[in-house]
Amino acid sequence: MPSLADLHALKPLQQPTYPDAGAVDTAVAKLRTMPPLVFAGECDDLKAKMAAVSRGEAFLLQGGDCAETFDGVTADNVRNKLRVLLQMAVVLTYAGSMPVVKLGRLAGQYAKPRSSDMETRDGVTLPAYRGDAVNGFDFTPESRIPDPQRLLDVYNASAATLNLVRAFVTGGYADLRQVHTWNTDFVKTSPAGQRYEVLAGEIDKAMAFMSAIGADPEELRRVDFYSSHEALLMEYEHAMTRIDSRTEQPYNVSGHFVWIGERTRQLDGAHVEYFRHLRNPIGVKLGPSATADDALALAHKLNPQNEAGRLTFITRFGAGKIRDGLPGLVEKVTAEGVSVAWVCDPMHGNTFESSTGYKTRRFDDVVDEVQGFFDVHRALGTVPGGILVEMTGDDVTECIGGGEEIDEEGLAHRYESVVDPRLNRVQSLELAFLVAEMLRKG
Ligand SMILES: O=C[C@H](O)[C@H](O)COP(=O)(O)O
Ligand SMILES: C=C(OP(=O)(O)O)C(=O)O
Repeated sequence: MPSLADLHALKPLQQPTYPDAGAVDTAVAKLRTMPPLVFAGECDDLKAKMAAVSRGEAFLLQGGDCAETFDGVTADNVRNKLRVLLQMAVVLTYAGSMPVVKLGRLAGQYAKPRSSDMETRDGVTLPAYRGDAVNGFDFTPESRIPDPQRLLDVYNASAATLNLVRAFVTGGYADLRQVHTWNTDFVKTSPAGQRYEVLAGEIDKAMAFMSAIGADPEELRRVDFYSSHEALLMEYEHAMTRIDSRTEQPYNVSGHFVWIGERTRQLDGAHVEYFRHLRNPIGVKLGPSATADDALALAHKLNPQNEAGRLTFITRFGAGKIRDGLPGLVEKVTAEGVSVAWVCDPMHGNTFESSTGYKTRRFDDVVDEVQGFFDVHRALGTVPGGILVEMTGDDVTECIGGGEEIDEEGLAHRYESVVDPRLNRVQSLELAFLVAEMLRKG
């Protein structure tokens, strides 16, 4: 593993400029003493599951906030997010007849790459908000100064989130017998919620039958749930990289799965250099500018042994570009015998500003990009492995459309995201039903 100084020599992009280098060193030194948040063995288990995804034997559901916030670490917030992910997973498993790998975009998703270093409001220009890991969202000079103490806050917030998630998924909340109780409040009355209720009733019957014949598998009572985030900040990610005592190999122990963003995937860049040493399952975002040769070079550098489950390409072309852009990548990567899981991020290529001034996405574009992703893979005989969605467990109004028909005016009602717009709970469930149909047709 290269040293932090070696990585800085490669001039990593999208890093904060801290005013006090001594304070950064102190925070990093403290982080290096903190216990791991995940175990290397768990990362290996996820890698084996991602290998199944790459072969079409399981489907990946990866979801969570665009940017977690420290204020968002509450029991209600974490439970609500988990609940909708469990509902989506049940829909995909049952209606799509496919085992689902559950990967939260949580417990570490606190740093954001930005298009611009600065933000201007009413003639005042300040550093852009780069996630709670870096600076504050409040638009004041003090709040926008990068503060390395926040790296320790990320660790603590991630630990609290993961602790709660682990308690929920192993302590009975994820028990399939709870399938009805996940469908509560505003969701229950929506058409997607009613459709879910019918599906939950069918699952009940199937479980009653299993119980009658004396079958009570452990799988019904708990789920395997993993964490993921974009490993963007060199200080944090390097400090949370440890040598596994079993294998003597480096693992990032701040999340099971980490990915490289679209803006930091340069072949000779610091992020690729850092990632190539890790033994976690990893992802790379590929947007419309990525060529098939870029993808191949990344695969060779990041996964030279061509290990199954190690590398995931998360494509984010946009609904209008995926049908033209994706086939070339998939064809060449497949022809070279590269082992990779293909996952669709239908969010980041579909962002625009509404006439009312909100960063938003159309639900129909999200669905169309996933459909395009399935169409391309089905036409080529390759595997559409999963989806990565920005979603929340709450009734927010950040994306346009869906069964609730949120319009541009309606965005103002409850827009809470600090960076990009998320699907709300009903839209997430609607998407799960539509993707389940795409899965079943295959
Ligand atoms: O979540 C992704 C990026 O951080 C985000 O889309 C960048 O947004 P910006 O263009 O507003 O900086
Ligand atoms: C920044 C993100 O996406 P991308 O790198 O694809 O723009 C993200 O997923 O948060």
